[in-house]
Amino acid sequence: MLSVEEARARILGALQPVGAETVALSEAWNRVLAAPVHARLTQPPADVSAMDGYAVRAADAVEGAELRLIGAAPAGHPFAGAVGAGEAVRIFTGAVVPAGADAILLQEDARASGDSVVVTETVRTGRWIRRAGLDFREGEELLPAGRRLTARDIGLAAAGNHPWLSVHRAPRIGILATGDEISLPGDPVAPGGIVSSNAHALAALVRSAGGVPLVLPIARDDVSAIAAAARGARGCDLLVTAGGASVGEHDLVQRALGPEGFALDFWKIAMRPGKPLIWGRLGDTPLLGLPGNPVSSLVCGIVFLWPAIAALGGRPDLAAPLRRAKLGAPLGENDRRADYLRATLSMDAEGRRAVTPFETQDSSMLKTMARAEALLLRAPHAPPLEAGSTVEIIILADLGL
Ligand SMILES: Nc1nc2c(c(=O)[nH]1)N[C@H]1C(S)=C(S)[C@@H](COP(=O)(O)OP(=O)(O)OC[C@H]3O[C@@H](n4cnc5c(N)ncnc54)[C@H](O)[C@@H]3O)O[C@H]1N2
Ligand code: MOO
Repeated sequence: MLSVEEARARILGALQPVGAETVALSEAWNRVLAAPVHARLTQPPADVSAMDGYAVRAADAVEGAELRLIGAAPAGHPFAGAVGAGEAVRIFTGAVVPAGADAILLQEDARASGDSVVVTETVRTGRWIRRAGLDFREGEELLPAGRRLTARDIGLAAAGNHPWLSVHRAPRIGILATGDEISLPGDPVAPGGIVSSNAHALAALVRSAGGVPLVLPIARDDVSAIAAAARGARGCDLLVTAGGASVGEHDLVQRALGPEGFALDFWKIAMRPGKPLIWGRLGDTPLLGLPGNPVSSLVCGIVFLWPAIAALGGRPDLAAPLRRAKLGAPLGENDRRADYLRATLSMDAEGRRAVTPFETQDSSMLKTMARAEALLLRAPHAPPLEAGSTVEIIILADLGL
């Protein structure tokens, strides 16, 4: 059985980012930049005032001095002349500082009447002037390729004079649930049947990773039904199957897809939940076969599918960040499979993050998955741990899950 790390490296190593498309700024939020964004202008383009007041020569603007008002410079309407000795120009926030001026006298620090401005507070050279290029300069890289665009980034790209951005197309992820026993939520449930939760949960996970889920109709436990469904999904950037991954004679994914040209890379990893994970290629389409147990499919979704979608979407090397927490309850020795335990988070008496696993970790139990705030990671053969030990966790909210 492969280790989690090796399995993830093999998956990510086989994926190339999807192509780019150009979108308007209004459509760019949360998309991933396919090319860096460079400033198309210098911001501010010239020295500008940071306040409403008077553009002056600091040497003249000492307390008690009277200056002569020679004009005005509202934002967007630069003053054409220059400020000479003993002169002032009315100026507003964002307006270009006129030639000759080297400071702004705040209007609260002046008494104005007609064309006379009396200084009531001495001004320092350079005061309240934003220098040209204070924010950025033309040609400077504002945002790197591979960045998922935040609201702040979109503001910066707009300020850099970009109406359009080149972003990666959202990866299309086909999701194929298999099984005779599963029915869609709301449909009648056959005796011994179970409602399909995997495809729905995985579709939401795909969205949280920036992909577009294409949920295929449920395929019966029948070689030709699975093969037909998979054929229909070849246009996807990645096909995910859920169920039919294990060793039972009804676990048909590999058997159904072999004749369709499926080339297996690996099957089975040293992980709990999620041992019977399948990875390979169906023609040109990478295929990730997740186990059918609902928690197994979601945990493998978090550990493998999430970073795979990120990589397809132009963000390689983006697995869930590992964080640390104090163990809220003792743990026994682990066996040879890496364990991902559903757990809750709290603060201990010293204000440190504490993590406590649920007592029962059966991989069919979705309620504990929904209530979990973290996955507690245990390496293969990890020794027993006392409460209070430091452990590594994945915080599910970090992934928007
Ligand atoms: N003899 C062995 N049996 C099993 C092994 C093994 O190594 N030897 N592995 C176990 C492990 S671990 C897992 S995980 C499961 C995975 O099996 P499959 O991927 O083949 O999944 P199924 O058998 O199709 O289903 C398992 C379970 O999950 C339910 N299921 C399936 N699809 C859905 C769905 N879309 N929504 C909700 N629930 C679903 C299904 O009804 C089963 O209860 O195999 C173990 N067995
Ligand atoms: O890996 Mo299975 O996921 O232990 O239930």
